[in-house]
Amino acid sequence: MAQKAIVVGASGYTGAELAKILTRHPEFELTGLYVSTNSQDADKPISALYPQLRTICDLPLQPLPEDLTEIAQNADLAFFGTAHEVSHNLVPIFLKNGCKAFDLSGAFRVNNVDFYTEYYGFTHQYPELLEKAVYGLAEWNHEKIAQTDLVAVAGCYPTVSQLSLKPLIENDLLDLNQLPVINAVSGVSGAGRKASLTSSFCEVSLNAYGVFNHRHQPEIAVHLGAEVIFTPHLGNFKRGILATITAKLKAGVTDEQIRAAYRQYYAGRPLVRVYEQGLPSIKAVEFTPYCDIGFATKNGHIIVVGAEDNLLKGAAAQAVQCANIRYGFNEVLGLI
Ligand SMILES: NC(=O)C1=CN([C@@H]2O[C@H](COP(=O)(O)OP(=O)(O)OC[C@H]3O[C@@H](n4cnc5c(N)ncnc54)[C@H](OP(=O)(O)O)[C@@H]3O)[C@@H](O)[C@H]2O)C=CC1
Ligand SMILES: CC(=O)N[C@@H](CCC(=O)OP(=O)(O)O)C(=O)O
Repeated sequence: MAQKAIVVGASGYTGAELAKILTRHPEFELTGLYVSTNSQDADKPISALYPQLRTICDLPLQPLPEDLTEIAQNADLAFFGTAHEVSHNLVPIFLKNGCKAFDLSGAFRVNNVDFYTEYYGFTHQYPELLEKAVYGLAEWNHEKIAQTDLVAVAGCYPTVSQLSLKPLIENDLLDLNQLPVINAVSGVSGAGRKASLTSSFCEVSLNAYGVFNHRHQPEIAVHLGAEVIFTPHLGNFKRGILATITAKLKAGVTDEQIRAAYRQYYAGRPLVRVYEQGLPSIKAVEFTPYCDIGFATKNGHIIVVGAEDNLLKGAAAQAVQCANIRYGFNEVLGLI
């Protein structure tokens, strides 16, 4: 029998991607799409907002009622494409009612309440859930994801950054006395659907932001187990992230050792594609669930280039990948 899945925050960019994936998923049955109680989109079919979904998914965007018990008890699993603080408030209620939670926000990614005060601007009320939550970087936390009821899906920049760097760090190939430098450019959908001046058409060009204080720097450092310098950029395109990462290699490390490290970790992981030659671009990954990785070396340094679709491998597709792992399905089910 199919598992009943719902999406909370379904009118947003990641929510709509989840709706699309889950509609076609052979083992999850999409039984409900939800928005906030007073949403201006309440009761509209999702296809009224996303015309590509016409006839594919015309389910209504239902406003969440005050009492969530019935919704939570009737679903086997819930995906949260909601803002961090909204997820922080909703996820515990669903878990309490026996519903597995796959949260796309940052609300449960780092097991440190002070991190939330400093970087997210709210006081975290659930240290016991931070303890239990499993970080949803699917290729790296397979075994733990398979056993948890709360997956904190990795952030968009952290996914591509860590997938690119982790094999090198795990195999001790980098000289970490020189911090790896991650420069990443994101499409505007990374900022979500709600209009804002910074994401409006005439304002967007190409600029760095969050310099030395973006919340993804500590998220990356904690889960990578190594400090990094991380600078995000906003680019004038809709979707995708390209991360260009510069690091120092340990003395004597060869290209073959680097290739072997990537092979060792990703050979059986179909959603990470490591290039034998050349470097990835956003064009190679947009509208796909893949993270593509390529590298070049010179004079003891490596430049790794990672690319992903922020809404898919950076969010919705990775969330479904984690749910597939949780239920013991093939991790790419419904994704490729
Ligand atoms: N965009 C991206 O590339 C990525 C986003 N994420 C994370 O995923 C989450 C969603 O992002 P994104 O899809 O971009 O966000 P959007 O702003 O596009 O969508 C947010 C959704 O949440 C709904 N919502 C707002 N308040 C509530 C509430 N109180 N209860 C229920 N639903 C509510 C909104 O609808 P309404 O206001 O009408 O109720 C909307 O459907 C965020 O935490 C984000 O950080 C993670 C990785 C990548
Ligand atoms: C372009 C842009 O604004 N991107 C967002 C990151 C995307 C996101 O939603 O962050 P999580 O992956 O942590 O959920 C930002 O920098 O805040």
